Formats: sequence, C-alpha cells, structure tokens
Amino acid sequence: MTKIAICGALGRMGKTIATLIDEDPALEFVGGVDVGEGTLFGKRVVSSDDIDIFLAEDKPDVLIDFTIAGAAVKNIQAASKAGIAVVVGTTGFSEEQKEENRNNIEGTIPAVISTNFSVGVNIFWKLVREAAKQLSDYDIEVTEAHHHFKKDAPSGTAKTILEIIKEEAGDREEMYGREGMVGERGKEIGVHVIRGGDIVGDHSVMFAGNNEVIELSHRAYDRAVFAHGVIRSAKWIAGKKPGIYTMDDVLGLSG
Ligand SMILES: NC(=O)c1ccc[n+]([C@@H]2O[C@H](COP(=O)([O-])OP(=O)(O)OC[C@H]3O[C@@H](n4cnc5c(N)ncnc54)[C@H](O)[C@@H]3O)[C@@H](O)[C@H]2O)c1
Ligand SMILES: O=C(O)C1=N[C@H](C(=O)O)CCC1
Repeated sequence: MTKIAICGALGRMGKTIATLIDEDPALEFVGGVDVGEGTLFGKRVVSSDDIDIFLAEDKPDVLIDFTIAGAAVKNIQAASKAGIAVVVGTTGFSEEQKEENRNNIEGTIPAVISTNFSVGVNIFWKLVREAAKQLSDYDIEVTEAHHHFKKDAPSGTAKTILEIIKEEAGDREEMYGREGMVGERGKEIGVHVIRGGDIVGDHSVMFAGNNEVIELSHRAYDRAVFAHGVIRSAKWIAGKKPGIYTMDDVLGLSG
C-alpha cells in the first residue's frame, strides 16, 4: 500500500486526485496540506505552516503538489528534508525557482515533474515535436485556453510547447498577441492566451505555410485526465532512485 499526501488538497486538482486515491485499493490517502485547515475523505488537512510536523507524523511515501509556484518550492524543500518522493504538477515556476527545486531534489529524493500529466498531452507534445522538425520554415502560432480562475499565463503546457518548438525549429521570438501595425517581421512564435468560464484546458499549435495550414490540438474535458496521470506517476515513483523524472519515464516513452 503506497501512502499518499497532497499539498493543495482543498484545491480543484487536490480534490480530484484525492477522489481517485480513495477509490484505489493500492493507495492510502493519509491527508494533506493547504492554506487553511480542514478534512478530506476523513483525513486531516493541516496548514502549510505545519508541513514538517505533518510529514514526520503521517509519513507519506509520496507527496503530491498542486498549489502555486512559491508554495510548491517550500513544499518540495520540506519533502526533501523528510526524504519523501514528490509528484509536482504545479506550474508557473521562474527559472530561479526551478533551480531551487533541482537543488532540493537531485541526489536526495525521486520526483516526477510535469506541466501536464494527461497521457494525451504527452503524446500531443510528440506530434508537435515532429511537426516543428518537418515544418521549421512555417509560421507557428500557439493558443491556449483555460478557466477563469487560472493564475499563471501562459500555461505550463504552453511553455513546454514553446520549448519543444524552439528545440526543433530553432530559436524564435515569442510574440504575445499583436496590436496595431505589425508590419514585417522575422521568425516568431505567436502566443495567444484565453481565460474564461470553466474551460479545463485547451492547447493548439498552428503551422501555416503557403496555401496550407496544419493545426494540432488537445482538449481536456475533465481534470480526471490529469489526475489519472498523477496517480500513475505516484505509483511509479515510490522507491525510485533520487532524481528528476518526466512523464516519458513513467509512460515508458523515453529514449
Ligand atoms: N501538471 C498538470 O497536469 C496540471 C493540471 C492542472 C493544474 N495544474 C497546476 O496545478 C496548480 C493548482 O491548480 P488548481 O486548479 O488545483 O488550483 P486551485 O487554486 O484550485 O488549488 C490550489 C490549492 O493550493 C492551495 N495552496 C496555496 N498556497 C498553498 C501553500 N502554501 N501550501 C499548501 N497549499 C497551498 C490553495 O489554497 C488551493 O486550495 C496550478 O499551478 C495549475 O497550473 C497542473
Ligand atoms: O487548470 C490549470 O491550471 C491547468 N494547468 C496546467 C498548465 O498550466 O499547463 C495544465 C492544464 C490545466
């Protein structure tokens, strides 16, 4: 039985993940951490100020983090001190925060980090990579849409898409929306962010050439698609050697 705790337990993703853990006979939900205290599936959710005591007392095998970047850095540090594996889905990290996470993880604990835990998105990234490689001279536009409450922009998934495109099609300037006379320009990637309603997560990449357009897109209809990938990662990471792993490792798609 793998014991799991969640940081951000009372949030949208926290509750979705806890529901799947509760239904899985191979997993035990031991509680969580959030800004305020509460209970979830009969287990305590403590204030983030008490994370060290919580980890020492409830001893999870894996700590899952779906909070906000600043909080996630501290939670990963606490897991590292306690020697607990982590699965991190939080997005919006700065380069400095990513470096801090690497320092807290490498050589100390195993971690799966992904900007998107949906299996479909991980395959979508591979399709985008192939298209960017083959169509490196086309104009490329990235569009993402998320719900009204999403804090970071562009989404972590869109940032991963931008990294992939640049790796395959060469470095390009990111152009966030356009207004006025846009005139002549060099190679760029247009980035367009939409926020509204309860959109779970849409991403699309358009490759536009002369007389033709190829568009690749992924749409999530339910947060369960992310949560299922998180559960798969939590089962996979328990007992692994220290280091940072990706969903490719979890899904056996690397190499
Ligand atoms: N990687 C993925 O597949 C994936 C999927 C969905 C969401 N996300 C990311 O997960 C994060 C959370 O998304 P959400 O929709 O669940 O947000 P949310 O706002 O519903 O939930 C976040 C929770 O974290 C809590 N929190 C804030 N600071 C905290 C702290 N210091 N310690 C503990 N808890 C704290 C909040 O109170 C809240 O309950 C975002 O960064 C989002 O982009 C990633
Ligand atoms: O709802 C969110 O917030 C999501 N965040 C991730 C991102 O930033 O890419 C994944 C999709 C949903």
